[in-house]
Amino acid sequence: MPGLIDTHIHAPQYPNAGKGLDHGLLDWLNKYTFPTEAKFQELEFAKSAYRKIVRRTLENGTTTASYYGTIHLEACLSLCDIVAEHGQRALVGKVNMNANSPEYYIEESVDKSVSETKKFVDEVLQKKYPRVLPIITPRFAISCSQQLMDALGLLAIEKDLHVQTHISETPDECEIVSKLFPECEDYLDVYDKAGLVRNKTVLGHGIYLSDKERKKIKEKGASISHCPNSNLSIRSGIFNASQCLSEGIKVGLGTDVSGGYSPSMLDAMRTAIHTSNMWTINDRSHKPITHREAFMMATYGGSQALTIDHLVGNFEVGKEFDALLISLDCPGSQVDIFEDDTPEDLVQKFIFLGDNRNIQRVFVNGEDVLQRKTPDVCPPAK
Ligand SMILES: Nc1nc2[nH]cnc2c(=O)[nH]1
Ligand SMILES: [Zn+2]
Repeated sequence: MPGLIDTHIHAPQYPNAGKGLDHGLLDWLNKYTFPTEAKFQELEFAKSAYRKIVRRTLENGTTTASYYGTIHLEACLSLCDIVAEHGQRALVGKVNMNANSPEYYIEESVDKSVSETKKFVDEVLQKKYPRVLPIITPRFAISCSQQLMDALGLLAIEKDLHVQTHISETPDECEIVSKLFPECEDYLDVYDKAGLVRNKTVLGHGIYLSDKERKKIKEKGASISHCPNSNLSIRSGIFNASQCLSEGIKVGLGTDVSGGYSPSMLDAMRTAIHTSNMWTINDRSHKPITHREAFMMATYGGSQALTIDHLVGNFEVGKEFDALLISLDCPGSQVDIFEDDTPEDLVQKFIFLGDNRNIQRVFVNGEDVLQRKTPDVCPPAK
């Protein structure tokens, strides 16, 4: 099958995966996320954590990831090196935040934030990694001033870069944004005024977008990264994937580690299906997404969301071979096969019952990257 594409994952939040889910978004950021991300100033700590997450996502079949880093230039550059060393395909963003953030984890000025971002972009491009690109990453409107977002929008346009950020994830967040930016028509308008809403823009979550905002997202060719595990784990809300897909918006899936506790895109597919089922439980006329649509969002849909569908996403002739070799009867498999199972049944069983043990080989551009010799991920147990 085609490789899985995680359109939204925070590499530096991996140490927190599976813990600290007892608060909603804004308290969760302050209590757990910012303190953890701040530790990535220390380069050796950052490298060790980044090796773990890149290895873990690859083992789970993520051939492409769109990573958020932290505000630290050096650590973000090391994430690019580590991704390249492991042979994963990725977009990597140095996070920008200069407002409403704790004093221990904030950029000191617009100028510094922009100049470090330019340095990051230039260095990443100069390295000419075959499959790693920089992505402009203003954290979200609450943590960026309009002046900073304007400068980042200009940079994205000037260098034709990808952009990723969060939008309309929780009601509290939306209310704060409307107070911080009273001159803007809505949340999307905050980003749009800065030139950040492009066809290379990936908007995380988008649970509470209005009809008008979704229409503009479609017109601009931007995409939404649906992160169902995160939305349920930190109780942000229930995204309506069917609606966005039927409106023709590009929708990919994201793990959103560590708002989402699982780095597995299989988990993202399952949870997207269950989230969609919730809409149907509340309104029986709602048509839930199918396993085919979940599979699509995790593969080809993800490639469209990241505007790399000319390169990967399916097995069209001429694309690069990002693929997984799946075995359902491998040692340890949790999937049992019965005589009357059709090939499509097997795909469904893999989505719902499969795990990394069934993912036997992971190819990026034709290379079995799990076979690469990379530095040890785990120190020997004491
Ligand atoms: N889920 C999630 N939402 C955010 N909004 C701003 N920052 C974050 C983050 O790190 N995770
Ligand atoms: Zn996120």
